Amino acid sequence: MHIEVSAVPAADTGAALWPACLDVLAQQLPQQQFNTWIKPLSARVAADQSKLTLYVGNRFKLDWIRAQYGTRIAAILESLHGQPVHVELALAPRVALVKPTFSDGSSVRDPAPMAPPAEAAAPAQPADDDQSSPGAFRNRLNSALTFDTLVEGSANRMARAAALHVAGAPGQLYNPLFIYGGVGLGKTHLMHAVGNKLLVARADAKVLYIHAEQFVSDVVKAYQRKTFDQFKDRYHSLDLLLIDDVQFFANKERTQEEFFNAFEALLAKKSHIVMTSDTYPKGLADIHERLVSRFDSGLTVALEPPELEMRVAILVSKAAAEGAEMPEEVAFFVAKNVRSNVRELEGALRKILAYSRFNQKEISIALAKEALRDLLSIQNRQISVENIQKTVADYYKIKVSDMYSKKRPASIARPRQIAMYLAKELTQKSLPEIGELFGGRDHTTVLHAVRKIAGERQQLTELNQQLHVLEQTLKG
Ligand SMILES: Nc1ncnc2c1ncn2[C@@H]1O[C@H](COP(=O)(O)OP(=O)(O)OP(=O)(O)O)[C@@H](O)[C@H]1O
Repeated sequence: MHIEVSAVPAADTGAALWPACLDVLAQQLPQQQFNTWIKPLSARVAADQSKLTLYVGNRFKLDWIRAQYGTRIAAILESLHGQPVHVELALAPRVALVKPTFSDGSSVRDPAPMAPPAEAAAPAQPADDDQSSPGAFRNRLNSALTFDTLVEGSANRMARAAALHVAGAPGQLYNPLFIYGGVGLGKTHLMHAVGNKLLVARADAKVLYIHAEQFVSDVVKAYQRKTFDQFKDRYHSLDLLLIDDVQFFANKERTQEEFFNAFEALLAKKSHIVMTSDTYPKGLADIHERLVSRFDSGLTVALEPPELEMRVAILVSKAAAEGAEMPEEVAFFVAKNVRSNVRELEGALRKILAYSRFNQKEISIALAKEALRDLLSIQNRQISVENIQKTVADYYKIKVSDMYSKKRPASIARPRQIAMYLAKELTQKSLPEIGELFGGRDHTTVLHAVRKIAGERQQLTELNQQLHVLEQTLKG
C-alpha cells in the first residue's frame, strides 16, 4: 500500500501519531465513513511507541473497524512512524460495562423483541439520543456549507438552481428533490445549503439534515425502545427533511416502511424533502418500487464531475477562503492532475497550503509538484495484478498463494473472484492474461467472476463498501 505522508519526527511521535493518522484517513476515506467510524475513536500510544490502542464504543463497531480499516490504519501508522506499530482495538471502559445488543450501541433492558427488524444487524451510525429528548431539536446543519461557498459550474448548474428554488419556496415545486452523483461531488454540501438558506429566511423552520444510516439507526432504536410515537412526532413534524445517501435503505424493510410513512406525511402537509443518492431512483437496488416511484415523482437532478474551469475556480476560491492566494497557472496545473472529484481537489489544496506554510515558500507550480509528488507519481504508477492479489489476500486474511491455488472453499474462492474483478477493472490486462496470472485459469472463469462480482456489487452494500476500500487502497 502506498501512503502519501511523510514521517512524523520521532520526538513528537507519541502525541502526534494518531492525529497525523487521522489527517491521512480523512483524506483517503469518504467523509461519511470517516465521520461515522474513525472520528469517534480515541487512542493511546504506548510509551515506547510500538503499540497504539484504539478505544471503540461497542463490540460490533470494534469488529467492523478491525475488518474494514485495521490493515489501512496499521499501514498508515507504519509509514508515519517509520517502523511497524502494533494496532490494538479495545472496548472503551464506559461501554464495556453494558452488553450492547444492537448495532447502535444501546443496551436493552426489556426482553428482546420477538422479531427485530433486519436493520438491527446493519452497521448504523453511533448512537444519538436526539429522539428520546423531543424538547431538544438539533438540525445537524453545517453552517459552513452554503450556496455562497458552493462554486457554480455546468456540472452542478441545474442541481444548484433547483436547490436554490426549494430553499426559497419549500413545499411547492420539485418535491421531492432527488440529487444524485458520484462521491465527493457536492451532494451533501448542496443539501446543507438548502437548509441553511431556509433558516436565514425562517429561523423557526423545522429543518433536519440526516444521513440515511442514522435514519436506519433511529428506526432500530424506536423499535427497541417502543418509542415509535416519538419517532413519528419528530420526523412527521418537519418543514424540511434533508436525507443523504438513501441507497443505504437497500434491504432495510422496516426502515423503508417508516420512511414511506414519513414521506407521505410530509408531502401531505407540504413540507419539503430533499434526498441524495449515488444513483438515480430507478438505479437503486433493493428498495421497494412504491418508494422508488415516489423518489422520482418530483425533480431528479444529477451532479456531474466538475469540468476543468470549475475545478480551477474551486481551487482558487477555497485557497482564498484559507487566506491564501493561488495563482491561476498553479490552479490549472493542479486541476489538470486532480480530476475525479472535489474532495480530492480539497486534499491536494490542503497539501499545497501546508507545504507552502511549512517551508515558507510562495505557491508556484514547482511547489505544487513537490507537495503533490506522491499523488502525481501514483497516477503514473500502473496497478499490477500481483499488487491486487496481495492487497485482496491481506484484506480477507488468506494467503497470496491461494490466489493461484485450485482450492475451492468459499472463504478462498470469493476473495479470488474479487481479485479477478479488480484486475479487470483496474488493469489493462485481458481475460486470458488475468486467468494465466491466477494459476492458469480459463478466461471463462475470469469472465464469470467479473460478472458475478459486478452484479453483486449493485445489490450488496457491504460488498460495495469493501470494494470501495480495496480500490482506494490500491489507488493509494
Ligand atoms: N461546487 C463546489 N464548490 C465548492 N466546494 C464544493 C463543491 N462541490 C463539492 N464541494 C466540497 O467538496 C467536498 C465534498 O463534497 P460533499 O461532501 O458534498 O460530496 P458528496 O457528493 O456528498 O460525497 P459523498 O457521497 O462521498 O458524501 C465538501 O467539502 C464540499 O464542500
